[in-house]
Amino acid sequence: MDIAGKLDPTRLLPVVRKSMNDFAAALPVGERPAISTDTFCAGLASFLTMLAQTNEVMNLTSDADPGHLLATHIRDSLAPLLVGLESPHSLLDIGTGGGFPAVPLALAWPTTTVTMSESIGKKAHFLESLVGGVPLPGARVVHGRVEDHASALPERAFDMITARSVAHIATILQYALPLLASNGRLVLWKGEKDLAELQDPPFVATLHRVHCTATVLDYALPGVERNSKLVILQVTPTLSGRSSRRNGS
Ligand SMILES: C[S@@+](CC[C@H](N)C(=O)[O-])C[C@H]1O[C@@H](n2cnc3c(N)ncnc32)[C@H](O)[C@@H]1O
Repeated sequence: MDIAGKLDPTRLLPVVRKSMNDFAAALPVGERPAISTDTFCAGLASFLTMLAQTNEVMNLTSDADPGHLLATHIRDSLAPLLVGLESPHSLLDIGTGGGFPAVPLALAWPTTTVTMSESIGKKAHFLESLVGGVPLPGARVVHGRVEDHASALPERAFDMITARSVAHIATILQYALPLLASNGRLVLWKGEKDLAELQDPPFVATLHRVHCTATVLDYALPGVERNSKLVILQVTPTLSGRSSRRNGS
């Protein structure tokens, strides 16, 4: 079906508002205003329109239908609000792909500086088009593998790093450690079966070495039967044994 041909952000706006109003009921009361503003809903409508249009020529997502994306990827990207995580000053999203979770979070947290890291050139180019088009004034894109970007991604600069469906938890922790600010949090979207990664011996050894705690928070999206998890890794600042090495060096 040619979804993109039928879309424009103005026509989509009532659909976005309805979905987000329904979702707001599942959020802690204090988080509801973040997704109730005109700017948030208009931004999401622009994002969904641009995603559907670009998906006609490039495979960004398997199903670009806005109703489907609102009920699944958009709401799932907002899981940090569901569990009551505070907005960070500076967020790095590793492997943003078609825009998740960075774009919904950038819209919900307009005072946060958001960096989207993406290794595939055409996806990074699409993300750059979102910065001007949605628009996302506090966002920027760094094209390339996150572990290769010593200069573009300053060390210890991010008080939150996110990654959704990117790599094994041990791999992401290794990428994130040099970039996390003191007391910063690494937030990972994981399914029930992925939790075995937390028992992986090399990962457990790294946790001990860098004095990092792991917390698993359950969340449920409205209308979705299975529970999902956010795994939150936090380094104890004064005890940190973090190395500044990148890319296996
Ligand atoms: C399965 S997609 C998930 C995309 C998005 N996070 C989501 O939840 O829909 C994984 C993305 O991570 C990117 N990626 C994988 N390893 C990466 C790395 N080391 N640095 C930057 N991007 C990476 C891939 O190019 C791909 O776009």
